Amino acid sequence: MLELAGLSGGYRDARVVNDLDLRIRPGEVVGLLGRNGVGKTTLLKTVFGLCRLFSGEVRVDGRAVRPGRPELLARAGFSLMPDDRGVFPSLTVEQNLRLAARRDYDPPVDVRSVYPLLADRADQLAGTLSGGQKQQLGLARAMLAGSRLIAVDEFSQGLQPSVVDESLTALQALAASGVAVLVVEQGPEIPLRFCDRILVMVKGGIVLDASAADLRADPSRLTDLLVVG
Ligand SMILES: Nc1ncnc2c1ncn2[C@@H]1O[C@H](COP(=O)(O)OP(=O)(O)OP(=O)(O)O)[C@@H](O)[C@H]1O
Repeated sequence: MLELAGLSGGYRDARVVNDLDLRIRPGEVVGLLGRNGVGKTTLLKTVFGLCRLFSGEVRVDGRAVRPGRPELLARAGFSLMPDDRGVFPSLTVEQNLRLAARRDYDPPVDVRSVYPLLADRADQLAGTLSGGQKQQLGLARAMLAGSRLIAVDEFSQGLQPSVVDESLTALQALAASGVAVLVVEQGPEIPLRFCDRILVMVKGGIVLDASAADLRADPSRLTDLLVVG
């Protein structure tokens, strides 16, 4: 469904992502890991048309998406939750949720049960929420949007462990309904527990692409690539 072919991307004259190939299929839950600064955020932004594409292609259902047009991927049902969480700060929590919800979509999760805080703070302006609360609102918005793929940068940042677990269970329910999920994390714990497949980036390329089940049996293959050395 999403395919990256020879993708190189970055900023002005700085090529950060180098000749990267990747396929993500419907219903897959993929974890993208890597140390600080290896290019995880830049990869997401390049895919979503928010960084400079030097070469290569982003393909949806086999067709290349025209570069520099972020709205085309959004229209195709691909949601990026950036590290600022992409909420509308001057709207209330409830308005943010209503705006995100696709009318003809019946989500497999009830986001107001997953995130009770959002019901409690329905009338609060989203801009006044804490980072972790914005993260919950952003995730809820992505879950309501009827997306085919949800990509979340810095997934667990700012979330309490209990909220991480609730979010993961909800994202797994979405995946079971065919939504692809891509979560970016610094550490291996969450992807090992929750993902089907794990990718590790080093210096702008993917150096490991393996099933989480295999890596659970031999986590050193993963942890060695993440140790700061
Ligand atoms: N706006 C920018 N202009 C130029 N270079 C940038 C810009 N943003 C990031 N970079 C550089 O791109 C490289 C990759 O950064 P990126 O944020 O993609 O890494 P990351 O793996 O997501 O790390 P982190 O987890 O710390 O966000 C870094 O060397 C960074 O300095």
